[in-house]
Amino acid sequence: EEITIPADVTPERVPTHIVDYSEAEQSEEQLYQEISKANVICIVYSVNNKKSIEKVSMSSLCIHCNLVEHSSMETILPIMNQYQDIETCVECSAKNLKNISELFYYAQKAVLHPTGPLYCPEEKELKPSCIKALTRIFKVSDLDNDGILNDNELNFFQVKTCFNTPLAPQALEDVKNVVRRNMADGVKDNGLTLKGFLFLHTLFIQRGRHETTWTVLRRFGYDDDLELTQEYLFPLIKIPPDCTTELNHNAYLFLQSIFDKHDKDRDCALSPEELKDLFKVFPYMPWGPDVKNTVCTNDQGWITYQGYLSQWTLTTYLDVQRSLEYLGYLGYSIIYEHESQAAAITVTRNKRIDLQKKQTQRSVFRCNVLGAQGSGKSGFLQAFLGKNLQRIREDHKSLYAINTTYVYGQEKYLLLHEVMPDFDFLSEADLACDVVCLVYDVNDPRSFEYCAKTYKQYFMDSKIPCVVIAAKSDLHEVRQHYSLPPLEFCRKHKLHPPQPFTCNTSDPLGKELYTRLTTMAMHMAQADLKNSTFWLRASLGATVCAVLGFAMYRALLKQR
Ligand SMILES: Nc1nc2c(ncn2[C@@H]2O[C@H](COP(=O)(O)OP(=O)(O)OP(=O)(O)O)[C@@H](O)[C@H]2O)c(=O)[nH]1
Ligand SMILES: [Ca+2]
Ligand SMILES: [Ca+2]
Ligand SMILES: [Mg+2]
Ligand SMILES: [Mg+2]
Repeated sequence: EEITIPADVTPERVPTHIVDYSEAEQSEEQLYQEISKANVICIVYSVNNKKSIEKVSMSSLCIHCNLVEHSSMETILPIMNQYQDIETCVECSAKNLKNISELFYYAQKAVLHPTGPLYCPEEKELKPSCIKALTRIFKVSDLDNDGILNDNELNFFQVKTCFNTPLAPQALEDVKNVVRRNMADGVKDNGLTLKGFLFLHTLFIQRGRHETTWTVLRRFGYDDDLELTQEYLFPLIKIPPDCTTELNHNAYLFLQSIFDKHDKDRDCALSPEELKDLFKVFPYMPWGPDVKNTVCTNDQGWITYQGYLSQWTLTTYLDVQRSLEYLGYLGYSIIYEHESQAAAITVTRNKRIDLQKKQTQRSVFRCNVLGAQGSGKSGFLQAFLGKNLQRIREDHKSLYAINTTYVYGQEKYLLLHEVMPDFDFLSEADLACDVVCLVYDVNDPRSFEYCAKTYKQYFMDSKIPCVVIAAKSDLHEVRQHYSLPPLEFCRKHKLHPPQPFTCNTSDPLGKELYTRLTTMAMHMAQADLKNSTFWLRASLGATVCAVLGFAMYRALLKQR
């Protein structure tokens, strides 16, 4: 007969089905079946019947058993030691109701808050995976990254992450005093060190308050095996076709705070040590050496604040799942009290609607860069990051470059993607973008043909705006082996004249060309471009905004 304890009378609010087994009436087969369905097993013996105690140790079930009810400690302790899975022993009596509700409380706890994954009773210490998880939690909660949880951070942790109410000032002191009494370096500058934090959790567990530690771990996304759950790392997010993914304002604020807390020397760049520290809450290093050729760096090759945000923007655009995962490691949803990291993402509206309405709310635009081998594509990408011609190690090369530009006074991201020059195998993904650059080498007579052919095969009939780039303009211009010279070709197809470009210079590289590309990407429709006054309007618009912006800035200054 099955008995159910309803949820509202159990401390953990979980309904509990109790299935009784009788050896006299039921087969072993039935027993095994029930065991396979059970979360926890209570093995009952009688304290005044030695034979029934022996049966406990003989029973092959002991392997599966989580809970034993007992009395004669001396007899049962060796059994407990032998079988790790035995969670606890409770002496009880049905006759005088001693410990009966406690028995079921412990049984529930053994399932909901198991000791096994957290703590090693033999060593009397936390298990390595538990230390790892709590260390990540400590780092996420240490908002200023000074290695100490001060009162603010402790309360922040307490309120936002787990228990909803702040600790009373006295309680905070009590917690710290307990740690102080037990270890020398658990409290520093009146705050909890990582060592103190770990000690506190060891104490919770030793005092049978595993649920405290479990509450924290679960809130930070851990499952029973102390792995971050798939639901936590990869919350569902729907991305309809022809839509792109961007980080919203809150997400940028969050990432900014993460940057600030790790830029210890405040030079607005992440040194290798600072970067390593930032990614300590990750199970692996997410950024490879190619990143420093994908975004802006300082002279030392360290990723700047701008570059850091650009890389996040790129990941979110190209692989939003990965961005969600990374934000999960950083604890975004916990710190901002969002249901999940999905709250950090803006899914833009379908590009076709943008085209119809002739306006867009997007802030990231993609420009694919195509051209024959060696025509100067990589140089064109690197120049966008302000990097003059240089040799890059093969394994540090990147096919992407992303940076900001200002269009009509608004900051936009332009993502350049170098497409491998494999004419016959341009995939849908190679072609999907907001603006196209066709690069040829003015010094290589065979390079323009690739541009002309690519244009005619893939872009002539598409609405995507195209720009021809005459790269390596520092070199001697030679006649192209193609039926039409580049300028004629552009005229015929109503494209703008080839844009001369070089990165082989020691002068600082300008951003005008990239700003124009972004402007074209925003306007999207090729039709606009065919209007000869387009460039004029675009560049005038930018100037007017810049002038207005400056005037407003001055007005603001005067007000102060
Ligand atoms: N003089 C001069 N040389 C350049 C310029 N840009 C690139 N180069 C050189 O031209 C060669 C090819 O340049 P890349 O930028 O790697 O060309 P790419 O189109 O990316 O080449 P692949 O990726 O191999 O198809 C390299 O040796 C560069 O050093 C430039 O503006 N001026
Ligand atoms: Ca701190
Ligand atoms: Ca720094
Ligand atoms: Mg019975
Ligand atoms: Mg290249």
